[in-house]
Amino acid sequence: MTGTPVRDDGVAAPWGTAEFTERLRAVAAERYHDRHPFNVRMHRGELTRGELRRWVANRFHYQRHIPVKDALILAKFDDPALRRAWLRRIRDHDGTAEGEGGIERWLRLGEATGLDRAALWDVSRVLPGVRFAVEGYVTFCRSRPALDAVAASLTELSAPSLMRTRIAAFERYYPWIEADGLAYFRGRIGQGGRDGEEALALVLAWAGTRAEQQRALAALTFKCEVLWALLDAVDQAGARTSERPVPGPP
Ligand SMILES: O=C(O)c1cc(C(=O)O)c2c(n1)C(=O)C(=O)c1cc(C(=O)O)[nH]c1-2
Repeated sequence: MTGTPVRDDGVAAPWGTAEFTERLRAVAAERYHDRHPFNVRMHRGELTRGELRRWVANRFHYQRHIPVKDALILAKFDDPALRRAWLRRIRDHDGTAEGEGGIERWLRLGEATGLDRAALWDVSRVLPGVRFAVEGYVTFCRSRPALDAVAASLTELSAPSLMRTRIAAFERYYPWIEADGLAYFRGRIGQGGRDGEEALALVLAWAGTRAEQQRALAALTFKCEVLWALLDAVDQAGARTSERPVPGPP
């Protein structure tokens, strides 16, 4: 990457598109939660059934809030074409009818691990650290300008590769989870890749100054921290004696 050219007025000039893209992709790759110890253990086949169930149950809290934060982002857009495009994300999660969509598929994943739907919808079972992380993300998207909120979604640039690793790990190490339960992850390979590239094009178009580019990088860093903090909470819950176990068969 090149140095920092400074204009006559002392303000740093914006990075060119290639360099800014490279910086965004570097944050999305280097700070992504695929490197979190809990994910590393998941991918090595080292999680117990109880740990996997805990992850599925707590991650549902994130899943159910994704369309909420996307609705908050959509409300910032002036342009009908942009709203139409973003609306697709909400449909991906909520479906267009009962029994469809990503949330439904995650509930089926829960069932495949032995968790019933009522347990997943019960917020009182969600770990406090997970609630704080998810609330942090939703509040960020509600209160920040569209550029920041869309930039925060750029973690999805790294999601398809993680989905492939996860599917392979589940098939190999956790065969007690029915293959149908993995439908959510299979669907996200295409959706995540498309959403990530779409968001990247918007961020590149909107971040016209160095300060805006830096805000986008900070938003993406924040989102990586949200995902990391969520997994910290899930990972450390097992070490706490006060943990309420996620109910389900042994
Ligand atoms: O399982 C994962 O590791 C993972 C990560 C991410 C992500 O990178 O933010 C998302 C998802 N899954 C996901 O399923 C999803 O729908 C999603 C939406 C968003 C977003 O910020 O708009 N990220 C993610």
